[in-house]
Amino acid sequence: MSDRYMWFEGVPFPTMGFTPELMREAWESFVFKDEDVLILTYPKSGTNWLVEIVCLIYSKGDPKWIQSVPIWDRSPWVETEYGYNSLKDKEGPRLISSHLPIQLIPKSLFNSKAKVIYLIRNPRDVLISGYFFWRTSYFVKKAESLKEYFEWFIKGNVPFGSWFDHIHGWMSMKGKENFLILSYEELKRDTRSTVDKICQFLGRKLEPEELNSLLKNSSFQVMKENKMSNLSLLRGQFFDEKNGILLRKGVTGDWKNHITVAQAEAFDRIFQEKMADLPQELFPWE
Ligand SMILES: Nc1ncnc2c1ncn2[C@@H]1O[C@H](COP(=O)(O)O)[C@@H](OP(=O)(O)O)[C@H]1O
Ligand SMILES: CCc1ccc(OS(=O)(=O)O)cc1
Repeated sequence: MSDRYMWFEGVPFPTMGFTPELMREAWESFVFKDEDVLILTYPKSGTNWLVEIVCLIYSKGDPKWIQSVPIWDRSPWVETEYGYNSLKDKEGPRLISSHLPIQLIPKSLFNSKAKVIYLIRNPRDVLISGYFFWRTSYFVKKAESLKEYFEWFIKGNVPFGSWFDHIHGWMSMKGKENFLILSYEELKRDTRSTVDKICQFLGRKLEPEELNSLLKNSSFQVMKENKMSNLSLLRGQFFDEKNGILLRKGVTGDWKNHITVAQAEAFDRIFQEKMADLPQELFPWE
């Protein structure tokens, strides 16, 4: 159980798996290669779903890889001690994950042609997903109530900092050839077309039966039962024995079941204020 964060450059991080020394080394020295693919998200935006999909694109829909190798080894987190060490000497094209805000991503990214997929999600759903997820972990400060977590989220006093700043930072990459922006909402609404879009971006082609297998094996229910993808292998070490739920509901709009009318109105006001300068079509939720 943790009652604090690990702060680095003014941003709060989990207390396990992250150290300032390692984060500084990754920031200064990690070398992105042109053939790398980076999956970037603010936490709880559907990261693991996207990783599963990209893995299945690389394996042409064959589930052997996703059923035999833990998700954090298939696409390691560059900012964690474990992920950085497994990535830095890895040969060939790499899948890499990160939740880092733009100002902390290894600087070499900006001199490489690595392909970046940035996945966004309705922050109200991100908030609810995070509230239920982090409270089962041993490495994040626990909120006593949703009301308290709501206040922390608005202020950016949650793992990886402010959602609003994360989006603003990364949106400065919008329009670059190697930067694809997707939303959890479009992935949910039309998974097949969104996977096609990802394939095109990555220059990969799937036969219809390979795509069908990808869709089946990355579905909520199949992922929930795949112990290589559902984080259940981390129970006891990083998460509560009984809980540790990554695949909780997997829907859009669950925030409506948890957030009060007053909180929703306050959130709308803050959203308008902070996000007014960005094109509203970036936010495909009601
Ligand atoms: N195959 C899938 N289909 C739909 N949603 C998925 C999914 N796999 C994970 N998710 C959802 O993505 C969220 C976790 O995001 P991340 O991987 O960034 O931590 C969870 O949201 P909920 O908590 O709203 O259910 C989880 O259920
Ligand atoms: C420190 C380990 C850890 C494991 C899983 C996490 O969640 S997520 O994959 O980013 O959603 C975060 C930290």
